[in-house]
Amino acid sequence: MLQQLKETVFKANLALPKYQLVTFTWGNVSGIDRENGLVVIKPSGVEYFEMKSKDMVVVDLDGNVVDGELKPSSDTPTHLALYKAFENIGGIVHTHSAWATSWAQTGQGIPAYGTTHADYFQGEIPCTRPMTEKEINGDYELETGNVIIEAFENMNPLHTPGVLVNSHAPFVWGTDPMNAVHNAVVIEEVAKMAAKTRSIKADTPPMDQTLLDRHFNRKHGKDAYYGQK
Ligand SMILES: O=C(CO)[C@@H](O)[C@H](O)COP(=O)(O)O
Repeated sequence: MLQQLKETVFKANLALPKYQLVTFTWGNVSGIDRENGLVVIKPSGVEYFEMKSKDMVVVDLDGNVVDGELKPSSDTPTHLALYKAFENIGGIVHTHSAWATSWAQTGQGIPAYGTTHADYFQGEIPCTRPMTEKEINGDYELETGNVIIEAFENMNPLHTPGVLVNSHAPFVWGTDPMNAVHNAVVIEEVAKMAAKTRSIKADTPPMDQTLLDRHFNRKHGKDAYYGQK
C-alpha cells in the first residue's frame, strides 16, 4: 500500500513538468494513506527529473518523517492541514503555474465565465484573504493552510477542488494524487481563459447560474450546489 502510494506520488510529481505547471523545483504533490495516517510528499528542493520514487518522503499527520532520507517539501504543513480539514480528498498539488499564480497575485478569485470552468468548479475559484503580519511571521506554511480552510467554510472541497493563495499561487486537490494533477491542469487552463476573457471584454459577467449548475451537476450529481457541504 505505502510503496504503491510512493510510486503514485512520484508519477504525479513528474506530471507537473510534463504539463508545464512548474519551473525548476517549484511546486510539489502529495498523497495520503488515511488508513495508516501517513502522507507521501515530494522531497524539498529536488529537481523533478533527478528524482526517483524512493526519494519520496513519508510523514505522519504531525509532520514527523517516518520513511525517507531527504527533507520533505517545505509546504508539508500546508498539505497536512488540508488533509486534516478536508476529509474527502486524497491528493494535493501546489504549483506556481503562470496564469493561476497571476490571478493569485491580484488577490481576486477566478469567476466562472464558461462551461469549461463549470465542468470542474461549482462557482468562483476563491482567493484567500491576505495573511496578517502575525501569520506571515508565524508558522507560515501552517497559516497558509489555515487561510485556505477559512475560505472553504461550508463548502465541499471536492466541488471546488482548488484555491488561489493570495500573493502566492494555487493549491489544488482531488480524490487522489493524479486527480489532483488533473485539476491543477484545469485550474491553469481556466485561469488563462478567464484572463483572456477579461482582456477581450473587461466587464464580462459571470456565466448564467442555470448553465453552470447543469454542467457541474452533469459530472458531480444532483446534490452538488454551491455552498452545500
Ligand atoms: O511556494 C513555494 C516557494 O514560494 C514552494 O512551494 C516551492 O515552490 C517548493 O518548495 P519545496 O517543495 O521544494 O520545499
